[in-house]
Amino acid sequence: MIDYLSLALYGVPLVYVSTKVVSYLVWYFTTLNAAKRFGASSPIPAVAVYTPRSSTIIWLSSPYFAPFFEALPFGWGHWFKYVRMDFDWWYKCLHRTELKSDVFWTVGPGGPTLIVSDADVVTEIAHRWKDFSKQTKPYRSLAVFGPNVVTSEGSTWQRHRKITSPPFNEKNSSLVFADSIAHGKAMIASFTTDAEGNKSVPGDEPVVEDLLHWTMTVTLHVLSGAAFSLSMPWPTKSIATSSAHSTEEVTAQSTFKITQKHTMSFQQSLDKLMEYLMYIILFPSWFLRNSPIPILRKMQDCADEFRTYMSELIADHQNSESSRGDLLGSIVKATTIDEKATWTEEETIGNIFVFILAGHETTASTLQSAIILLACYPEYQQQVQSEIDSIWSTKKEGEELTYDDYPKMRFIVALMLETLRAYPPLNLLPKHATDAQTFTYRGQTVYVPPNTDISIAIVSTQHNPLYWGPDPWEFRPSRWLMPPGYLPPPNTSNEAPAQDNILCPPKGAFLAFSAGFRACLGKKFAQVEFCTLIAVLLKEYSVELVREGKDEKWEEARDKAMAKMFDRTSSIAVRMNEKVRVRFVRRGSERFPVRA
Ligand code: HEM
Repeated sequence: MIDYLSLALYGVPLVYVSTKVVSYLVWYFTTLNAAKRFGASSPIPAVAVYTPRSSTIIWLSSPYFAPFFEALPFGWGHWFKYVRMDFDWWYKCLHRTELKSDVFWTVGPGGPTLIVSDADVVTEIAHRWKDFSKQTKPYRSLAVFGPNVVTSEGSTWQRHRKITSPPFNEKNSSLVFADSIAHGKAMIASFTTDAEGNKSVPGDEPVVEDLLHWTMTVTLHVLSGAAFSLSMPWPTKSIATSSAHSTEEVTAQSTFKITQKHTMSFQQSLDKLMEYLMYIILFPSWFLRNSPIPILRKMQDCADEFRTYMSELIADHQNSESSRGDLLGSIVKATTIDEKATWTEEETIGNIFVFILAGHETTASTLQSAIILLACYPEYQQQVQSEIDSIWSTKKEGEELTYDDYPKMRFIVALMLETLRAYPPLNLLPKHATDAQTFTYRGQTVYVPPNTDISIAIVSTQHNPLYWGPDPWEFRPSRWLMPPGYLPPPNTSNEAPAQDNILCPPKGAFLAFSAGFRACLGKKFAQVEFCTLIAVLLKEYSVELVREGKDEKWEEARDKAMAKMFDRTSSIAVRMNEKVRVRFVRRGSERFPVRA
């Protein structure tokens, strides 16, 4: 007799699971075969891959799986190298030697993906933004506080961009400059004093254990000033040796006091928001708020606090007559004039949040990389300091740097551009073609089928010998310094408009700030901030590597530091996996070998 209960209990789920497995396998093999057939018919090379396209989980976990695939015999796992999210960084652009092409397909289940590191193709794709739109899926979670310019596409993006670009103006840049001076001074003071606040003996300054933590702190402070006119104070005691600072101490000095409505200061909410960001982005707010785990509830508290502070700041800016030129003030003003009826407070908060997010870790990791590179290349550090000395030599007693000094920072800008070229904080720009398209690659027309994912590979493009010469993996700031009277050739893009005679690379060859219509809004902001901070940090101090043990030679310390510079993984931005310890020592007491 048929046991209907067992049939229902086991049979129905079994049929359901079997149907799902079969339909997945059908989808897997039909799309894989179709993609392979397409790849074989295309004029550019194609590599077959066997993991589903657009799988975020595989993409994120690919660096951890890579050693397993690499260990497989007979090169069976070789294809996985092309799936690894940082493939061009990790395998030093292996497609260039293996496929002999700067544009190629990976063809696998789900369809083909186009990988691009040719400047002309990049330019074509970046400028045809309606045909090759930004993939917004990877960014969707960044709309956690509201829709914004990073997460939107099409006409919504145009509307956001119209409101959010004007605030990045010269008035805001001079504000960034002034805030960077103030925070740079506070930072170097705290790096060079002992725990009691006494000046350290030259050459015996404290070790900075967690450089990224402090570059993240300084960039967050500058952002708070330039975005909201909020001053975030530094702790007065030495901070170098720890990666935590007393929030009580800084809260007491903050310009934004805790009111009855709040359980934490603005600085605490912002600091914690950045610390817990991954979880706040990944998990829905209802889940975090109602979780039995206290730390998850605390994460949601930080997000709620941030939102409440932002509403208060918006109201404050709406009621204020004068403007200091901060980003929030400009957005509030623009939306009152232009978009009163349709623009929401949520959109203002969403955009301010995304400015903090986009401008925080990118700038901080660039600063971190540059400081380590200067410690590894003392000859470049000397050039930076000569430039700083020559800017100061024109000053009278008691005079301070002003925004007019920014265009004089030529070598420092070259240092930033070379750091961004060699170690870009983001390694790809995801695009998508919804409809069928074509593009031109070296005179050939290449067909792009509908629903194609495109990866503009920043590392490969910025290490392409066609544009960067025979030594693209070499860190060499001087490649950006052009002789007086330099005239940029046609079809180049100007990367540093404020400085004279800086290399203008071929259009589409330098992508650290992206290119085309969706290029970075905060490029000038980041350049002014970086240059000013470097000028302040290295005026009276030099940065040097900390050797492990008395017997370690400087060259050994340098080789280890450079190996760590290469060892990076992508999260929101590309991060170094290991820390490099440095020390800021008074000029003249350095222990690195090359001093002419
Ligand atoms: C060294 C520092 C920086 C780097 C390397 C950088 C890089 C980039 C890149 C590559 C993109 C394009 C992302 C994509 O399309 O997928 C981008 C977009 C953006 N960046 Fe930056 N960025 C930096 C600093 C900043 C700062 C300081 C701000 C603001 C304060 C900022 C605001 C933005 C915004 C709003 C966008 C979106 C533009 C749009 O989609 O229309 N960035 N940035």
